Amino acid sequence: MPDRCLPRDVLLTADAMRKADRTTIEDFGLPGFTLMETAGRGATSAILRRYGPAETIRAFIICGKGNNGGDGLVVARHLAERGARVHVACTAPPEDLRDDPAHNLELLQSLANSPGSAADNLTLSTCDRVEALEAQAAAVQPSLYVDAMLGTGLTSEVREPLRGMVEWLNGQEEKVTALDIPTGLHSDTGAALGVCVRADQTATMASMKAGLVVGDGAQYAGEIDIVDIGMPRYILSRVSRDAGCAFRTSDEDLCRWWPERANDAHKYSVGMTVVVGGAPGYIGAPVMASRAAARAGSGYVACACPESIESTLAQKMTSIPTLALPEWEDGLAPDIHDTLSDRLDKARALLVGPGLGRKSMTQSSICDFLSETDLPAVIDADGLNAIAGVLGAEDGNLEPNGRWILTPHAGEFKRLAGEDVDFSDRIGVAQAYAKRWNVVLLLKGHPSVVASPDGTTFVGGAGGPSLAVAGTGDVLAGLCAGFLAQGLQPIHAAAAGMHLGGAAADRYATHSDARTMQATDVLDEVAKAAYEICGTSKASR
Ligand SMILES: NC(=O)C1=CN([C@@H]2O[C@H](COP(=O)(O)OP(=O)(O)OC[C@H]3O[C@@H](n4cnc5c(N)ncnc54)[C@H](O)[C@@H]3O)[C@@H](O)[C@H]2O)[C@H](O)CC1
Ligand SMILES: [K+]
Repeated sequence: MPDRCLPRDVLLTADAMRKADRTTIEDFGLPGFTLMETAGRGATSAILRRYGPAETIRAFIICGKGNNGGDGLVVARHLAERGARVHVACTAPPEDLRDDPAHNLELLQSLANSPGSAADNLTLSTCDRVEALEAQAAAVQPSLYVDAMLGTGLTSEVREPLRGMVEWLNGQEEKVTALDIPTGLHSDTGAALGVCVRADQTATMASMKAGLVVGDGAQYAGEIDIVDIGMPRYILSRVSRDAGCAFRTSDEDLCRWWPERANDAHKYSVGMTVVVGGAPGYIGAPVMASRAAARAGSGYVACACPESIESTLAQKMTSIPTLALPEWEDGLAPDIHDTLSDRLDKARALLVGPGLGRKSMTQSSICDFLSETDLPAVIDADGLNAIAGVLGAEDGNLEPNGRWILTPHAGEFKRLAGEDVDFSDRIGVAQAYAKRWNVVLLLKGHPSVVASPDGTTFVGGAGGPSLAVAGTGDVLAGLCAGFLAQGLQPIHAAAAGMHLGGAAADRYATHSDARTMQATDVLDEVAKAAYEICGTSKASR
């Protein structure tokens, strides 16, 4: 994997951050005090970029007793030096502070007693009750609050007096900048732990945190600025593959993964996709999935469906041939593999599931089919329902071997898992089950998360709630299958499909109200979205 540790692309956990901190300090030799100084200076610059100039700012900085509070003390010093009016409210008495925070409090007190102009702008107080905070704020009349109460050291629901202070702060009208993460936010899962600061800006240290993107993080973080604190990229890169960490897909990823076509390419060399889907009354899903696979660049897409709907399906698709599958009373006949064998010999990927329905004969025939083929496959919708209970079973006959991409939404996932699943840590859940089942697992949601058995994990870097409409899952599955057919590794095929589908949805919202978007609109935007993302590569040919 290229050193992609651009801080914005990497989503780290608190443990990974602590490990990176420790390695930087103990192995690399950059003192923690220097990291805190750099963090505070960088956060000050981020604040001034959004709310400057300094002379217009009346900052009220609420500092906890840990290193997050230490960052706040450094910000106070630099804002005062730059001419801002600064009031610092320490939520713990000086004797409770240790090491770098204690050192920075001494520096701040020293500045406050210095002859320079900064001293005239700087006041400090200890404030362990909300009432005191309220009184001090009334006196200062701040234009900006800085939340330096808790960062990645938060381990449980926020305790008093900080709980009350967070609630009070959320009632203020002025802008709020959170340092590292909003106080109360779980830095890994994005869950609000009891209470959480609603920030207008988050200045996060060294790298994006997973909790700022997944869960409720996006609702609390506001605009995010990443503060480079001088931590070497190789150290961030090393921890970026730790459990719970992930990469956010980027346009650059999509362009890097998506192969150009050779001049002597033909439809089979580009990659053939066989879609198995549809059932009486379920025509749209296989149509959209097949079209999406073609839009993702599959050289040839064929759609196998029950014989009773084949002619109807054929009328809906021009460049995508249909293949009739024999039916029995209760669903698809069991010899799917034989029926499709000549096509499967030329295919490079399968997509099994769109609109299949849940007839018992169909489900058992699909399981038999999947156990008989070694082709890489995307399994979606009723394809997932067909393998639920068989996948991972001791006596099951399914061996994904990392070749399959499963694309469940939460309900399908629970049926697959056969147990109730706590989705509060969606990255952790995707990583655990991807490893357990030896599959690439794309857990749909906002954002979607895709994990591979080796732990490599991507979070969707594009798209949003507009995708919460029927049929977008068929489009996503088709895009993933189309990329799989072109030879992408399953994890990259899934991440590319997730990113391009999101980008297409984002493109729709540039000219139409996102609430009006239908799945077919996503499909219609794919080609232009792809060109706008990767079009430059075409110019280079
Ligand atoms: N490499 C980096 O990212 C750097 C980050 N820095 C900052 O350091 C904090 C993490 O500091 P830490 O001391 O580990 O934790 P906190 O300051 O977040 O909090 C510790 C403090 O909070 C108390 N506490 C814990 N849980 C609760 C709770 N539920 N309710 C109330 N109080 C709680 C605990 O007792 C501790 O005293 C990181 O976020 C960055 O801001 C470095 O400064 C620079 C490098
Ligand atoms: K904070």
